[in-house]
Amino acid sequence: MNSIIKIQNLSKRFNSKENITVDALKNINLDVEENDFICIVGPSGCGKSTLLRIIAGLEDATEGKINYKGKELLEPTSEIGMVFQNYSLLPWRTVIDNISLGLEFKREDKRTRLEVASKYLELINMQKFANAYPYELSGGMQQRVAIARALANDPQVLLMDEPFGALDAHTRIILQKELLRIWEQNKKTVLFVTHSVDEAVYLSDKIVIMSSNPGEIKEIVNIDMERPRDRGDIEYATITSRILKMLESN
Ligand SMILES: Nc1ncnc2c1ncn2[C@@H]1O[C@H](COP(=O)(O)OP(=O)(O)OP(=O)(O)O)[C@@H](O)[C@H]1O
Repeated sequence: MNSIIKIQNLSKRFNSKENITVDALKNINLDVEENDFICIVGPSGCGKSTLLRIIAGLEDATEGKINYKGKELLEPTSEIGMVFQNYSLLPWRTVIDNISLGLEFKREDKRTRLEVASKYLELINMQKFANAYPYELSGGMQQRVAIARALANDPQVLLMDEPFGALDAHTRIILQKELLRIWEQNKKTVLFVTHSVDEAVYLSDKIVIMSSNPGEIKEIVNIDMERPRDRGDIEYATITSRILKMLESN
């Protein structure tokens, strides 16, 4: 398997105005293989978001480097897309115009924008809402649109920072299934931050467990169960409880 992202000895130190330094990340090493679905779990403040933000190019590392397809990643690239927890849709744009935002940045013509955005609208089963505004949608629908918007740029890597954290349990389960369907159809590499161990076991090929102060990788666990995974399975329960124990001993 090819490593699409290689994180080497990455550290991030924040210096606050009060002269307090925080080692948000310390000596992170991680190989992400193409088409991997990786979940990152860990206590609040262990640097999960910081790690995604550095990979997305929204933040600089203090030390270390990230290689993307064998070359050092020095600036944001449209090949790496990000989905945030709070949907981050533009309220004055309709659903279809939100989805085609990145295509506008890429200066695609109007016909291509409409074609591509319509394809992703269909993928998230929201054709009927093409001309709706974000305020007319539920949280789950807004998050679907945010995912479609990221996918419309055709990134190879999708960084997802607690994308389902604000959703009710029922909607969350539906979107987990949809995300797996999209991931299987579109062959993306996904790095997904979550506080839910259940979500991580349901979704991922690998779970990266982090600890805090400083933010370090404590363990990487491979999840070899076949998909679709059954939450009622003994193996599922055993892995979930094993990961919870690892987190408790943080
Ligand atoms: N811009 C910043 N300036 C100073 N400190 C920061 C900044 N961003 C993050 N930090 C600190 O870095 C550490 C890691 O933060 P980060 O948001 O990455 O953690 P997290 O694991 O994503 O947390 P949560 O699970 O609560 O979202 C925290 O101690 C946080 O206070």
